Amino acid sequence: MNLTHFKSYTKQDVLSFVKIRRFETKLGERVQVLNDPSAIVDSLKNLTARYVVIGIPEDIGIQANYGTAGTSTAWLSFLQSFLNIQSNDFLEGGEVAVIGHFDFGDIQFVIDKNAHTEEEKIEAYRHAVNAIDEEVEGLVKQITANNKIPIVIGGGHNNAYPIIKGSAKGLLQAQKISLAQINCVNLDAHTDYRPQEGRHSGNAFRYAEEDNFLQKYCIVGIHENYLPQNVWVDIVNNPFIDCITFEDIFIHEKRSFRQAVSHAIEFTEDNYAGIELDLDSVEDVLSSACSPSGVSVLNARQYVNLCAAHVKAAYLHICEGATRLNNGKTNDSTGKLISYLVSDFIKMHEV
Ligand SMILES: N=CN[C@@H](CCC(=O)O)C(=O)O
Repeated sequence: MNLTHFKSYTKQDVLSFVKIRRFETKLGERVQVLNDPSAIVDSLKNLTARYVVIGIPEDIGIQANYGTAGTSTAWLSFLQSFLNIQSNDFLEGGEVAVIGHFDFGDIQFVIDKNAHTEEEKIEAYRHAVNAIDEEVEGLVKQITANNKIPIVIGGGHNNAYPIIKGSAKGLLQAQKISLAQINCVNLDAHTDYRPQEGRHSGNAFRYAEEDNFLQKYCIVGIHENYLPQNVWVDIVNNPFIDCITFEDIFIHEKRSFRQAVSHAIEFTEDNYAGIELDLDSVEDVLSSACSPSGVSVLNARQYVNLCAAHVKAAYLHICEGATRLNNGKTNDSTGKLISYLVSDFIKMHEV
């Protein structure tokens, strides 16, 4: 397995994020790490933790989709918040392993240095996403094959493809499914079902479906304004894909947000399902496609809670968030929001 770009954490690495206080215990003091960071596969087997958190701080997939870079900034901000959550009866921390992150900075550097025109850059980024896919898929496969649930913090939504593929293969290896295929629920302003024109953040679910790793897919909260007509026609004609638009929930009030999420859960209940949350669906959260109109932070937490309680979870993937975009926009709170969402998931899934 090629994990050239994966940086494993030691306990010391994790503790460097923790603000230690007398008489208190923080999550970072309780979470597990790999016992031998140089032997990732064997160490994964030795983990007793049920949830394995990994970071993919990259924005190559977003740039390959003509988007604004910056999603590589969410991971450290998330760690800072997550590892300083109080360890208590609500969430102790020992059930979680924080094992490390991918660093694809060398690939970004080579592209920035050698590709000059917009066209050359797009082609190089799309090519690079294949390399990211391979490494992410390999690690996710190992995690799920060892009966653990990956919690993946992106990064662009391009990573849904290798996470779906890796989970499907890992769950097959663990004999939990008889075919390497899973379902997905996704809270997102976009379908990310654009055509197969080279890999990027806008077509992960198309590639996953065409390669037969994605069986059923339901998107909650897509914005009519950002739904290409060709994608809409494909979705309407595909019985394995369903969606509920943001407008149908919040403008036309055809069903409540809770009913929409419940529908997505029921649509995908016949198999393990990946739980996807693109932060560009949440109003005013900093992301490559941030929007003044979207679901509330409370809705996002309710979505994660409902999915954690009722979905046969293959994984949780929270992506597209940023604390600093290349256009200069900043927001410090994105990591804290992701931290709430991850802790919500673990607490409700544990029950
Ligand atoms: N993952 C996001 N996908 C969106 C990107 C939109 C944007 O960056 O503006 C899409 O392809 O439509």
